[in-house]
Amino acid sequence: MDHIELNIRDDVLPTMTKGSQSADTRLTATENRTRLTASTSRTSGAEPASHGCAPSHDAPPASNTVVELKNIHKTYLLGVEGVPALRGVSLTVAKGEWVAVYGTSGGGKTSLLNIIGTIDKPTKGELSICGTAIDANTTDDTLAALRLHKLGFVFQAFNLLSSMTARENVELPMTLQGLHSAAQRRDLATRALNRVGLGHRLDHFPAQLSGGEQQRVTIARALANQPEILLADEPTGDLDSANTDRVMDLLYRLNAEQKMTVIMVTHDPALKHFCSRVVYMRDGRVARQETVDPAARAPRARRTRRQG
Ligand SMILES: Nc1ncnc2c1ncn2[C@@H]1O[C@H](COP(=O)(O)OP(=O)(O)OP(=O)(O)O)[C@@H](O)[C@H]1O
Repeated sequence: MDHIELNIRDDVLPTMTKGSQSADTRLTATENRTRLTASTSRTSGAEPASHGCAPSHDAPPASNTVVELKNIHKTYLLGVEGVPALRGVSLTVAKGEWVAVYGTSGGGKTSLLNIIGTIDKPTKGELSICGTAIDANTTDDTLAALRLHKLGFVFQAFNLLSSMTARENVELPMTLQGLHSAAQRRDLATRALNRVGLGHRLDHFPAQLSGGEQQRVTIARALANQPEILLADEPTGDLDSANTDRVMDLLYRLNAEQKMTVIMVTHDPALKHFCSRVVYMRDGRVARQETVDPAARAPRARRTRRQG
């Protein structure tokens, strides 16, 4: 392992919150670091098996399934008290799907996303991401390899460091993990920012960017390592409708043209037509699911939304 020590103090890492930013959802600096580096963690461990994701050499014919959850339970411990967040969730996601997860507050949406992202472990149940079965014996190296090669993360709070330019922010997780040479990191970050339409904003600081542009920087950061699955928790939660459209258009193109699998938690009912499937959660369970009519999907959905 050739980690680069940056001596970035935890207290200068952005405090990541979700949704209402209430105290009980505020993440610790350590959790922030895990999330910030989640998609780029360096590992010496074996790469996860290909399974519905990009084929590796000699791989057997890949199944189309990239996420498989069977009877997943998650109970948080608050002191001696158990707080059940997931109570038996089974869900299968195929490569190239865009799944929107809706549901009641406290229904378990973020808990589900964190388990799919291997940020958190289930209390009970079976989980497989890109063909890698995850259980209590799964090593940190294997989880890190999954996050490095297969998963990208976008959260509601932009989590950009204000003292760094857009390009430096995109480079940061790779830098923290000692990935690539400095020149390669710069090149990957530049490409990712070009991909999200921010090639002309490379040297801007977050305060010099609009909210939508800042969110696109976080998407570029998630894309820098070309993940198979993009996990997004309220990616448009802090955006006005014009910027929401831009971010959704970008995700739509990534999904439709590059077949990137997207799993997105949202409260905005207008976004469901960008997606291919909608999952509704209630009380820690999947209450129902529906497939979105392909003919009704964006960009038509976007026009309808604007007119309405
Ligand atoms: N770290 C934690 N410790 C204890 N309880 C937690 C923790 N995280 C979540 N919970 C509880 O688990 C349940 C599910 O929370 P989760 O954040 O997954 O719901 P959600 O559907 O994302 O909610 P929202 O829409 O309000 O963001 C809630 O009752 C919540 O209070």
